[in-house]
Amino acid sequence: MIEVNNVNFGVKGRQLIHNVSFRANAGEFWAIVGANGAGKSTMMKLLSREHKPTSGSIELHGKNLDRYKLSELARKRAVLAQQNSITLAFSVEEIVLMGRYPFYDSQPTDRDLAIVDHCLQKVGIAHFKNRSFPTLSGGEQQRVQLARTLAQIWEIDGGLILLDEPTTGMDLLHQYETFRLAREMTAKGYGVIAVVHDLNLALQYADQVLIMKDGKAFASGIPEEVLIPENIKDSFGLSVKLIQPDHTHFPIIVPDIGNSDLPGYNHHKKEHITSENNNSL
Ligand SMILES: Nc1ncnc2c1ncn2[C@@H]1O[C@H](COP(=O)(O)OP(=O)(O)OP(=O)(O)O)[C@@H](O)[C@H]1O
Repeated sequence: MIEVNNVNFGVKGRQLIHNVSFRANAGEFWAIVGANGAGKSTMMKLLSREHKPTSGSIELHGKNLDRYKLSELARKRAVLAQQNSITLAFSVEEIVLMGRYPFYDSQPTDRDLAIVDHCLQKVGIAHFKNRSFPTLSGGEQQRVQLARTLAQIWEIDGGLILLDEPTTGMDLLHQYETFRLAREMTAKGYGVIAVVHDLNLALQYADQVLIMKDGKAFASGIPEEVLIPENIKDSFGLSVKLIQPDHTHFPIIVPDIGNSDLPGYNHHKKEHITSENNNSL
């Protein structure tokens, strides 16, 4: 579906992405993880063609991204970007309808409107259809943006969905709902690539994980082999443990609270902080 070959990218003499290669296939859910500043969003901007590689290539369905007309690309891949600040008083329906712009000229068809309704239902926000978008909470706005992204790619065979931190601002239930939805899309043959901060969601839902570190592909492969304590320690600087609760199929990644690289997490330290706080009152 999308193939990244030895991609480098830099701005103003600073190289942000170093020689990254990977291939995401139709029906796969890729999670890109890594510490702040590791290059995840920059990688997403390269995948969506917002940025152009300094060297190397990115091919979508065997064709270099450069060679797509923008209108053609808009019908092959949809992007949920990290920053989506809209302050104009568009209604929720109007925002999601923006996802259908590549498909109609002046007026949306009944089909476009039906897809908008369907996608609003998919993210559980159909009841807000006529609300003014800026009046929604942060998590609600994010779900509307997710619906817009889905509406753009709905009914596209082999469509690619690029999600940069899709669960920002969402409560726990909707984080899980979003990942379940991503899996539902991959089951239909879409490719999904998402920047994910929650390593447990990546572990439970992704088919493949790419850990980025300092603009490089630090490790990639199936979650169980990639999201191991050694890799997490090396890429995030945090000691973790994997624990397997009873009756679960998945281990859970938890900070190694007994480890000294987590200041303030042991009981002694907690008591210390609490008493300091009390003193300052
Ligand atoms: N236009 C730019 N000019 C200069 N530096 C940039 C530019 N865009 C990104 N960077 C730098 O590139 C690095 C990677 O940024 P990027 O946004 O890709 O990180 P990220 O992994 O998505 O981080 P986060 O988890 O904090 O969102 C950072 O150090 C950032 O400051």
